[in-house]
Amino acid sequence: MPPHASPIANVASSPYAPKFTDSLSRLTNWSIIESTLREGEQFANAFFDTAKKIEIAKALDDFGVEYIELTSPAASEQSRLDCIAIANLGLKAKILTHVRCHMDDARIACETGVDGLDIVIGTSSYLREFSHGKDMDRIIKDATEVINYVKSKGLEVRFSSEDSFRSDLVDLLNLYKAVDQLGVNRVGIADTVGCANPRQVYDLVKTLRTILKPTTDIECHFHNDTGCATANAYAALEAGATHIDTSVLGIGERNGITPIGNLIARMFTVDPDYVASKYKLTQLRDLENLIADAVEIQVPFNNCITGYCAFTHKAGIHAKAILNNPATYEILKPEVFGMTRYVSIGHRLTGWNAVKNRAEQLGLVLTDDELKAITGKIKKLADIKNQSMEDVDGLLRNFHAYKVAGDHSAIEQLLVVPPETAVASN
Ligand SMILES: CC(=O)SCCNC(=O)CCNC(=O)[C@H](O)C(C)(C)COP(=O)(O)OP(=O)(O)OC[C@H]1O[C@@H](n2cnc3c(N)ncnc32)[C@H](O)[C@@H]1OP(=O)(O)O
Ligand SMILES: O=C(O)CCC(=O)C(=O)O
Ligand SMILES: [Mg+2]
Repeated sequence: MPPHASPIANVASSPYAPKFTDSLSRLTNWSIIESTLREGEQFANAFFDTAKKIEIAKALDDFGVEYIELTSPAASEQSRLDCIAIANLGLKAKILTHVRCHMDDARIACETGVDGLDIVIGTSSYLREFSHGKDMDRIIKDATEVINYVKSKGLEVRFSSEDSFRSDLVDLLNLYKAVDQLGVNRVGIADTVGCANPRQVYDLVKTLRTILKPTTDIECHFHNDTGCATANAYAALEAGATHIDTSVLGIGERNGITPIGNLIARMFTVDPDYVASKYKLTQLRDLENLIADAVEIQVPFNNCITGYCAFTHKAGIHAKAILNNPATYEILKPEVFGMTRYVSIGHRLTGWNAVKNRAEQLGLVLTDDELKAITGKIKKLADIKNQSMEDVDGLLRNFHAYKVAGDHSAIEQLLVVPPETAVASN
């Protein structure tokens, strides 16, 4: 529980957030490609042994993700064996592995038992010049060979351009048209360096949608270098994308990609029933803790949904309204995610309504004027330092006891601010 915070009992249950507009109803046809075991393995701290990978894969599957993407089996012998092990777990989620657009990698990957391959190659001039050195004609030639091979093995195939947002649009569209003709299941666009903004994402996905067969899905992968990974995922879905790459807590290369929890939070506001029907939302916190422990990081204090303060309310104006109806200052319902709401009271931004609620929780009958006087005392004390809930409770209990005893001078004393406090607050 956050310090200076207390659970609120008996707060009226808030309704789900409303669907904002019917025009967004198309946002109920999307899937997660969960890449903690691929992109996430590229996070600086990550090392997952086989047992941990299996534990993570099972947890993701149980949570309900539609796809689990694994590191290329070409990366190392153990990566290959792990791919085979996870592909053979019999999970509900489809298992994919992520490989270069290269026949050597495709051959190894097709023998692992995965359901499909995510093939990628860089298309920006940066990557064409400084990474693989291939021009667009050569990329199309290699892509054709690899895609045909994977399809001949009866596997699902996705083809993606790395660094799509710094690639030439005409080049990109030619490439996507070519791979679409080959019958890929999905094409992918990737904001590999996190440079894209939501409007650019919307425009590119919309454009792509016009040149692809209606049956070809669009997957998107967004890095978070400039803080847009979740907003970009949302814009992509609005524009007609069907699959979003995520990782738990967003772990990945540099500062990572769209966190699964952020995507869930964002999409829950659009259609809570749809999101709740797909994913076991109360397991999100355990999933994040599993990954945080595995890579030795903390869940960020301001994480969507599970952050330390995600459902803590502090300012008096907020506290009063929250007590009347949590929907006033909450777009997400904590209980849906197995989380708890808190109202923080012992600080100088507090208000008498919050104090009154705390007194009621403690079963103390006090008049409004009495509660306002106690609130004044809390504020004076909290001008020096925040008060713990025990401090607040002590004040309320003592006041109440003196009142019951009819000891008015003790009440007066109680409300007096000690001289050293008064001096210090000047
Ligand atoms: C943006 C992304 O996150 S993409 C996914 C990144 N994932 C990975 O890199 C998986 C882990 N990688 C690895 O284990 C290794 O890099 C391997 C096994 C893939 C390749 O290792 P190496 O053969 O030692 O090559 P190295 O890593 O030094 O360089 C990459 C090679 O792939 C080539 N290459 C890079 N991207 C691609 C691509 N998308 N398709 C085909 N070839 C590519 C490069 O030209 C270079 O080839 P070279 O050996 O002729 O120089
Ligand atoms: O395969 C993809 O679409 C994305 C690859 C990747 O991790 C990236 O470009 O950042
Ligand atoms: Mg990436």
